[in-house]
Amino acid sequence: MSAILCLNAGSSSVKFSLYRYSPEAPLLLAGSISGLTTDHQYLTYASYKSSGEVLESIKNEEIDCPDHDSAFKVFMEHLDSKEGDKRILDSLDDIYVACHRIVHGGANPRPLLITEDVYHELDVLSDLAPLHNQRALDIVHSCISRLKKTKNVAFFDSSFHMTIPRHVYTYPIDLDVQKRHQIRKYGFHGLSYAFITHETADFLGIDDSDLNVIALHLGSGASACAILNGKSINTSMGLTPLEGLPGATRSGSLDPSLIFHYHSDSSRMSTASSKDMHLTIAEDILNKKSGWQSITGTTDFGLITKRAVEENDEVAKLAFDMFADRVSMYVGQYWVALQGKAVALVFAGGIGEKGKELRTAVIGKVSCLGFTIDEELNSVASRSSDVVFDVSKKDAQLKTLVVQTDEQLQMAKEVIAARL
Ligand SMILES: Nc1ncnc2c1ncn2[C@@H]1O[C@H](COP(=O)(O)OP(=O)(O)O)[C@@H](O)[C@H]1O
Ligand SMILES: CC(=O)OP(=O)(O)O
Ligand SMILES: [Mg+2]
Repeated sequence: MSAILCLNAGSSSVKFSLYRYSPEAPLLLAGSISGLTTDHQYLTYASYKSSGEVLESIKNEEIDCPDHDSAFKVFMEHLDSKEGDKRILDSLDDIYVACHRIVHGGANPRPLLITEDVYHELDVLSDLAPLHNQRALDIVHSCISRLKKTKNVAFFDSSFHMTIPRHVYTYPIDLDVQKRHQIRKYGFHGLSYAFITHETADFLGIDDSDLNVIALHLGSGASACAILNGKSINTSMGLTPLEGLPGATRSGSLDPSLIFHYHSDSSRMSTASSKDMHLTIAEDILNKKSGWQSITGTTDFGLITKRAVEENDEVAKLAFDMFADRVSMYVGQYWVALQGKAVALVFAGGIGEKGKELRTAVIGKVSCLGFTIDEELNSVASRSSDVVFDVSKKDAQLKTLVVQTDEQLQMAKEVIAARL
């Protein structure tokens, strides 16, 4: 059997999916290790028979896993240790291609086979995605040494946004400096937005190229995207995944002068720098010591929501209200970017898919645009296995949708479509 392995190193988790290499890409195994920014990590794992029946499953089993590369190794051990009926692949050599979600791919518009030169090129970009590229490249490295026969392909989060017009991706600073240092808005979560675009168009019964929507990918890192005719025309993340919405440990956008008032020596190198990744104190504070962690003491937005809603915790409520406010501002901005032509608002990512209270709060703030939410549908959306779930009120002209996004499946589909 020939298989496609898809690896997704997010800022707080590693997700892995294994598919049979065939036109429908049947899922053989899906797993994740989450909580990599906290003291507790959890393994979720399910493997399937060719018939689609569950072979084995584990839900939220606590494991000790210090970093992203260890998560990959846990997963490989798991895959390789199975005996008899529980074995999914005859040999790890059956993995024909390993797809790696690499968050920052510079201006590359499409996936690249990872050669030594490409690896080096991506390594150079590590400073521009301090919570992502280096960790994903560590996994690439382990893959190369563990899976000798497998080819490795890099899929970039930034590629989807290469259609953003120049006046939007250019920052209002010296043009020569921007050109020299390749400073521009790149944008991220592109594999997720590509998946959302296709699935939403399919759900609405239109071509991808006719789709106008505002999409929200809200996870440990959160962003918004304005999609016109199936293409990104604006997104909230920028040169790095720090710009835009706040995240688990990220500040999101703020007054750039703030950092010089926060710390007297913010341009000095942080002790968190390594030989492969240079990080200033400013970047360390804004990427790793801000966001929900700095305000509430936890990175878990599910817990923040529970404290805010059920326990009336003042600080949790503040964080929750801040997020609903920042998210709704992007909906307004992108409503204008799309000239009022959006047909749907899409919620995706861990918080977008599971956070029913946040969806209610955001829709409450943007209802003046015509978006609605049916509370009964909203309360069951997270439990649905549908890829696209409509939570808008009956007969609403504008749709409010929850999409179970899948960056791994997006990579597998692209492998099959391109016959890589
Ligand atoms: N019931 C819930 N309500 C709100 N947020 C939730 C809920 N369950 C999980 N989450 C949040 O989803 C986030 C993880 O999103 P995900 O997209 O999977 O992460 P990553 O950015 O690492 O890919 C975490 O902040 C987690 O707390
Ligand atoms: C780009 C980004 O922030 O990704 P994630 O949400 O997976 O950390
Ligand atoms: Mg993610």
